[in-house]
Amino acid sequence: MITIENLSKSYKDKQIFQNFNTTFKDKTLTVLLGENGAGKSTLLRIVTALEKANGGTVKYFGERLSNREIKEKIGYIPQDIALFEHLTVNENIEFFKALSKQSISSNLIEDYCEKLNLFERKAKISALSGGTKRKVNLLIGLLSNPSILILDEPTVGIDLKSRYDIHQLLNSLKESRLIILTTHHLDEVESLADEIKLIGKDSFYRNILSEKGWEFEDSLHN
Ligand SMILES: Nc1ncnc2c1ncn2[C@@H]1O[C@H](COP(=O)(O)OP(=O)(O)OP(=O)(O)O)[C@@H](O)[C@H]1O
Repeated sequence: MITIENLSKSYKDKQIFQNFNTTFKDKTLTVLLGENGAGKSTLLRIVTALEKANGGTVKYFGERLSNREIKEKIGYIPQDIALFEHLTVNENIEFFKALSKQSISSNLIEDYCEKLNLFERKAKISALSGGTKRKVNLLIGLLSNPSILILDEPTVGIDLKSRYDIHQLLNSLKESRLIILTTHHLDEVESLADEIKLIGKDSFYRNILSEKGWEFEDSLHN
């Protein structure tokens, strides 16, 4: 479980969070929804210790952790693809595997690749489609076997088939870990979300979720 208490965050005079409280459950995939600029990525970056809050606490499974411990526990898959374009998929895997303290077995890598339908392992990243790059980006985030997985718009700009492959893997991963994901796709919410949290003040998503009859936690009421 991740517990966020009294979180405050502002950029110059722009207040993004003020005394914000929420929890993210283990073995659960939580989707963060909200309009552009609502603060979803900021929240994810605070949870992953890439960004400092102005106030409040974040606890991981009941404990406050150092930045190093947080980085060991969390697999963070950012919006931007962070791969070496001139290296092959396998070379990227080997590079990032060497960086992680306790990396997953080769068998598990094969298993993830199969679930993702990721077979172009000898191709350079620069030669891959956007969807395949996103699959590799996800795989890299899984190499350290993180108990928490955080994904910022993992399927932005890719075709339905690649999105489906990524959904398949995420749905199997959520049985054993805590996953938080941001998206603007309602079909993604439908096929993945165990819980929905709405961030920001805009009423658009609030109305849509109410129309669909989906339960959600509203940040305005926290
Ligand atoms: N480093 C920064 N310096 C100043 N302002 C920032 C910084 N990072 C984010 N912001 C601002 O904070 C607000 C929240 O940004 P954030 O990226 O968290 O929103 P978001 O909900 O993830 O949006 P999107 O759906 O577009 O990704 C935005 O107005 C953004 O411009």
